Amino acid sequence: MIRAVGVRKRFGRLEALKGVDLEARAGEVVGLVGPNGAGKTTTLRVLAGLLKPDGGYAEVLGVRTDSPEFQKRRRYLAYLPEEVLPYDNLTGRQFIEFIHGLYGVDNVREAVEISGLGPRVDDKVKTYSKGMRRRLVVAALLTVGALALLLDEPTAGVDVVHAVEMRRLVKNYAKSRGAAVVYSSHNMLEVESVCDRVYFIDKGVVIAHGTPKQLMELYGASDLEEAFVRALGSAGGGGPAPPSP
Ligand SMILES: Nc1ncnc2c1ncn2[C@@H]1O[C@H](COP(=O)(O)OP(=O)(O)OP(=O)(O)O)[C@@H](O)[C@H]1O
Repeated sequence: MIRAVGVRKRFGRLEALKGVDLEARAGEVVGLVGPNGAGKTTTLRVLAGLLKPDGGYAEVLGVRTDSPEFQKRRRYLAYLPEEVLPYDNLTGRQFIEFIHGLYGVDNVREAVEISGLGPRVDDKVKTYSKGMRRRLVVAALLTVGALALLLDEPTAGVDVVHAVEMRRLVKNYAKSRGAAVVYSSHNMLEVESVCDRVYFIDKGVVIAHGTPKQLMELYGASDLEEAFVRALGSAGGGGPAPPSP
């Protein structure tokens, strides 16, 4: 449902992606994990059709992002960028209405509910904390009927209680709607709990992928964080081949 095939992307002399292969199937949440500058956001932007790859291609809901049909599928694609600044002078509710208007849906009540903002949803966005803004945007995007979701650090700045709830919502959403989700995060506990499969990426290369359990076994680690650190170490020194998903 979401695929990157041999995706290469260059920014001037920097090769940010060196042939990334990745797949998220229907109903699956796939984690994208890597150090700063590894290429996670670049991968997500290519998958969202916002960046044109220099090599390889991206496919969303059965069509390539460089094909004319992709524009029609956009309606079913939701992309949460790393930094979203919801229009400051709108209220939270007006922001949801705006996003839903773009998608031609009206699920404002549901979005308000899952945002957990309570009465603050009628305050202006400029009065929100970073985490509240994040919750607002994620709630707006989880209620537009998307079948492919690209979430770049959705819980960044969100408190523990709301982050737990947000993970549950994303996981349930993928399962109940059969939506494919690519989820980037620096929080390994989060990735372990929300993702069916995980891709470790470093310096523009996928260095390993598999279920959290497979990755832990492969690297003889007791948790995903340890597996990730070991994967980075062995990638530098020609590490083991990634397991099959
Ligand atoms: N528009 C751009 N122009 C030039 N270089 C860029 C651009 N966007 C990204 N890069 C570079 O490409 C590389 C990958 O960046 P990217 O933002 O994809 O990393 P990331 O894995 O999302 O990092 P982080 O965890 O810090 O968000 C980095 O070296 C970055 O500096």
